[in-house]
Amino acid sequence: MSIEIKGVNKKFGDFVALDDVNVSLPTGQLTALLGPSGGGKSTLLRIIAGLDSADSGTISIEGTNATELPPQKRNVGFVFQHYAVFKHMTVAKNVAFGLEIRKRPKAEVAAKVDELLRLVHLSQFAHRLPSQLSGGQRQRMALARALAVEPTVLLLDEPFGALDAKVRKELRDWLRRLHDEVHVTTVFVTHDQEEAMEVADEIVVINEGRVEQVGTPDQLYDEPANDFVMGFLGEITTLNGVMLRPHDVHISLAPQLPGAAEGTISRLLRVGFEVRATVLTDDGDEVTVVLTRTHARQLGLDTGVRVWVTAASGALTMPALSAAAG
Ligand SMILES: Nc1ncnc2c1ncn2[C@@H]1O[C@H](COP(=O)(O)OP(=O)(O)OP(=O)(O)O)[C@@H](O)[C@H]1O
Repeated sequence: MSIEIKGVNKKFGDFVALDDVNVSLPTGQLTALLGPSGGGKSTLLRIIAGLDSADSGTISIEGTNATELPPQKRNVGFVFQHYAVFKHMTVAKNVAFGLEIRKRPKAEVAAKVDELLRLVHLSQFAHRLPSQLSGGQRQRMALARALAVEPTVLLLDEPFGALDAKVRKELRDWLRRLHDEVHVTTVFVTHDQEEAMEVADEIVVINEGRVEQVGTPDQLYDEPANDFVMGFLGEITTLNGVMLRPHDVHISLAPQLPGAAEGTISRLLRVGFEVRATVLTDDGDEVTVVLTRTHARQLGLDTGVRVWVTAASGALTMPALSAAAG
């Protein structure tokens, strides 16, 4: 295991930011810390980095107990949302910085900087200043700079958070490819479930200072440990006292399946190849149903049409005990 987090607790005054966190992250893996704002993700990342200390518990990195080590002795690289760059230095100089303060030979530094700039697709911008780069290019420079010193662990706190949706998506694909090339153990914080699902090998879901579940994107989506995870990792709707995913609702024009609830379509929305129908059942449930356009057309769905809805066979369901999150 590359990073072992054992029994970590952290309070700010009376406020419990982390509550007995235990997680093991394998070497070479890309892990997302995912959860709602204020859940404790950044606090955990800062504790792994050594920028903050836990009240109790231990952190070990590649078998070394790092709990008491200062950040510079942990061999971790960081990138934050608003990355501090040296504004007066070129892109190449920014990337070289960590190597130069370690007094590596000039030729070695030059070769390493070339290699890294190629990796992050910034070779042609080597001699520009950071202010002459786009936001996405600056974050790629930040990653190159963090990778320069060959960290054991790379820690990214919402690295693409400040960028617009399109650039975010490009960088996300790019981060995945970069990781497939360099395989450095990487932990990144995000509150965006789609980002975590697309990029991460494994996701740690953190809410109110606690780890709710650890698993691959598929495991979390298909076998959520509880209603919080189910609601946070995908859309849910409630029908006959159970939570389920809108694409798992079976809809028909006659009572085909036992226990189906009768209702009326109150709204129909076409989004690309999907149709989203809102069904108001006679019992007063408002149920969201997602189906393909073709299927909706075959059934002749429209507002005002009477329908029967129930969980499709094989649907993932969970008792709707508490208010759903997400
Ligand atoms: N230095 C601090 N002093 C007091 N409270 C803090 C401090 N740092 C964090 N907190 C509180 O701890 C909780 C967890 O914060 P943290 O930044 O870890 O959450 P997060 O999951 O990363 O959320 P976000 O996505 O909004 O950054 C928050 O309620 C925050 O207000």
